[in-house]
Amino acid sequence: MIPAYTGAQIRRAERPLLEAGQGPALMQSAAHALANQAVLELRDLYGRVYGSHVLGLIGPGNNGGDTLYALAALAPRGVRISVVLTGSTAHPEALAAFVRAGGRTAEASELDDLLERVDLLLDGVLGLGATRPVQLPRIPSDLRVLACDLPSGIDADTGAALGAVPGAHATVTFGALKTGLVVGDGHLAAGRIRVADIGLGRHLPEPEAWVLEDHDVSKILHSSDPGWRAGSVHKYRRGVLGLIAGSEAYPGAALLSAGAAVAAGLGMLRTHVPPAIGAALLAAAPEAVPLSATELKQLGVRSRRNDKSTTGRIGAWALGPGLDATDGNGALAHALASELPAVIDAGALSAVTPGAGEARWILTPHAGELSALLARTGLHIGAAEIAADPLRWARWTAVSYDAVVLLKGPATVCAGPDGYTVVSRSGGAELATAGSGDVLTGLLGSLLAAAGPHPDARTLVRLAAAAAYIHGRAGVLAAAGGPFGAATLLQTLPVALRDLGV
Ligand SMILES: NC(=O)C1=CN([C@@H]2O[C@H](COP(=O)(O)OP(=O)(O)OC[C@H]3O[C@@H](n4cnc5c(N)ncnc54)[C@H](O)[C@@H]3O)[C@@H](O)[C@H]2O)[C@@H](O)CC1
Ligand SMILES: Nc1ncnc2c1ncn2[C@@H]1O[C@H](COP(=O)(O)OP(=O)(O)O)[C@@H](O)[C@H]1O
Repeated sequence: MIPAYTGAQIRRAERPLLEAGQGPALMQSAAHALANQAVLELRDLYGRVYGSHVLGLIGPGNNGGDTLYALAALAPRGVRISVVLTGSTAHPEALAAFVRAGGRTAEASELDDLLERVDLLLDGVLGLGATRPVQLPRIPSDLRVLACDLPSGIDADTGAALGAVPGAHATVTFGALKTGLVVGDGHLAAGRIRVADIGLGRHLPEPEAWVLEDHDVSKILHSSDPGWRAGSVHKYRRGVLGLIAGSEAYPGAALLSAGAAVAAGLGMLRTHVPPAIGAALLAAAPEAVPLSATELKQLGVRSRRNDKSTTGRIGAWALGPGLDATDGNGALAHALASELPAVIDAGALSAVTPGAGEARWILTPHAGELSALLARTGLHIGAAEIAADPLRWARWTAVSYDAVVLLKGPATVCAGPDGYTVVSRSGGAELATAGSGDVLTGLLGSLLAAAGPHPDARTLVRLAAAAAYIHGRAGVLAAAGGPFGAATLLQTLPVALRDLGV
């Protein structure tokens, strides 16, 4: 997992180096990394660097300074270099170096024309210093953009866009990954992210969040499960998931969750759905073993007596997809009383009370559902506000409910009640299709059932992020075949798991 830090953490880590007079050296390292990436972008575009024309949009601070030095470093390679200053000033030494290297400072009135003609744009308007809405020019959609440290106008901590931020194809970020690049608008605007080491290493504190990479997924699953891949495995050891889902209004949600749980490879699936959809569920997932209302009631009663030996072999719950309050809550109450780990989604989110999670629940809201969860703690925060600072509100809710929270969105934020946070960035907007969340719930339930008894909250956070990552990968695979609906994810999930080495 890659550590990510807030802007303030990065600034604190830089302080001792700046105090030791290393500011210019830091800037040179940053500029060098940016110039190297510009070379790679030009080679990727045209197969050559010589003879190309690179434009820098330059703001008033060090971000503009980095970019000016990077442009100066490109000139000896036969690159024509131009800049437009967005304000009345620019970093003086860097501007002088740029001019010495043969660079040209164009007037603002020339900008539109230059944007049509140049081969590459370096966005050096604002980096860590972006604090208020920024006015930036409209960038032609076919112009390749390389952002210096952060796309200008992205808040380094929250990822919120301060104004209309031009998206970058790639971002070279200095010292360490910033949280604002991996969530919210920043996640969407950053493009490919390269972290350039400028020597902050030992000065960096405990990271604010961790970001999953491909190879983390199988590590997480192998370290969290008690060995179902070992020779002695049998179906109960491999994991039994209880699924309470579906209603006459939303029958498909139960089918998608059940299908995903089976596709992810669990030992046994027990399902409790309304009678009207029982036959359809068994047709979609013949592996499912129905869980009757009587059995459910017994589970609840026994666990209240603390009789842990008789939990019907169910190791975890997936609760809520397609559930409505009328037919679900009786069954839900029994499941929630059973003291087993549970994925709690959609209709079941309205059955949880603040403080009651005992760090064994994973709540899986989107921003609208998170807003409703927060409202039950007395805080009225709208979905747009949540999307503007997803790390903060996912964590807040995790603390308030004493539960792990998986906050859905373009990037998925998984936070535990102790603040431990893991972000999954796989997949894209192709997942924004009705029912894809139901697939995620079945998949995560399946991983949770395989995780063995009493996983701790940090294990739950990692499992939740791994499920989001696999889900995203399944979306990418499904999209390769053209537009798709959520049911296609049931076919691509096993392929995603295999590709990720699970
Ligand atoms: N601090 C350091 O030692 C290092 C900084 N580096 C670079 O320096 C950047 C941070 O530099 P700065 O602190 O100078 O900040 P920026 O260059 O990001 O911003 C410059 C100034 O612009 C002003 N500003 C904020 N919002 C604005 C808006 N909407 N319109 C116009 N002006 C606005 C602010 O007052 C800010 O101080 C990093 O992102 C990175 O690129 C790197 O060179 C590595 C070392
Ligand atoms: N723009 C997006 N980019 C990437 N993933 C997205 C995007 N929009 C939604 N998703 C993902 O798609 C899923 C949608 O879940 P949800 O909102 O619960 O849908 P539903 O209730 O219809 O099943 C979540 O995993 C979410 O993270």
